[in-house]
Amino acid sequence: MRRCVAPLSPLISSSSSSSSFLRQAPWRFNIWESFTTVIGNRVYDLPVPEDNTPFITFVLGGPGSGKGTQCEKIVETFGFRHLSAGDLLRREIASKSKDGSMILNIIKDGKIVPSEVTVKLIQREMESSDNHKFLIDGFPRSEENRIAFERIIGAEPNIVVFFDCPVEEMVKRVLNRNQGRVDDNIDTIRKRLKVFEALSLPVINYYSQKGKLYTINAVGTEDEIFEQVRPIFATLKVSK
Ligand SMILES: Nc1ncnc2c1ncn2[C@@H]1O[C@H](COP(=O)(O)OP(=O)(O)OP(=O)(O)O)[C@@H](O)[C@H]1O
Ligand SMILES: O=c1ccn([C@@H]2O[C@H](COP(=O)(O)O)[C@@H](O)[C@H]2O)c(=O)[nH]1
Ligand SMILES: [Mg+2]
Repeated sequence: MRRCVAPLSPLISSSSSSSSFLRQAPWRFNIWESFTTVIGNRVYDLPVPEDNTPFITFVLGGPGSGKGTQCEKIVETFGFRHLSAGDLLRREIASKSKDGSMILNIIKDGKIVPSEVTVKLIQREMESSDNHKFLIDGFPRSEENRIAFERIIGAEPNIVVFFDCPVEEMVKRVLNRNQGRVDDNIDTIRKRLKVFEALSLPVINYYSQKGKLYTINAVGTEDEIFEQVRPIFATLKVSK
């Protein structure tokens, strides 16, 4: 069935905010319809759930590869809910929660926060969201993260988008970011790059082998890169 609807938000909000969708088996997440949606004067095909089953996109890439920047564009254009794992962890630090100082030390050191901590933060956001189309940015960062997500959330990503960026470009972007992040310094960047290569690349390879990976060449202007990203979301149709 195809429908023409605008604006975007009513498509994805729902009257029921049951959290039970997170406990459904992954193979039940393929119940989607394609709707045609008008945004401004453009028409896009969007994946729209028949019910409240989630559509999960993992957004991966090295430090400074542009994940957060492109997620903002996907949100604007396709109405996803953006969950940046790093932002959720930084919020824990800012709120001085019981895990705050442990998280701060790990982030300063460029290492990975224990999976249970990060997955619980993601779970809380997913369960309280009326929007069930998720961009999970910067997670999973290791095979252990990935397995913990599958165990605790009971779901796998529908797709995985990987921003493939040369190291020199990532370093340049992070050093110019100027957002006061404790990990945006050359020593921590070096550590993050090592962790990315050793622990995150295996996750990317895993999803490549499962046929879920979309690789984006992350060099170019933000708009040029988004023109590679757009068709992934514009043409997504998951059959019943
Ligand atoms: N295509 C681009 N060209 C130049 N600079 C960019 C581009 N995309 C993003 N940037 C800039 O690079 C910096 C890093 O981008 P962003 O924060 O989106 O990366 P990230 O992958 O989320 O990084 P991290 O993993 O460290 O959170 C930001 O200052 C952003 O404005
Ligand atoms: O799943 C995650 C996500 C992030 N971290 C830690 O936070 C920093 C910053 O993350 P960004 O995605 O770059 O904002 C990262 O280097 C890790 O130390 C994490 O442990 N687990
Ligand atoms: Mg980011």
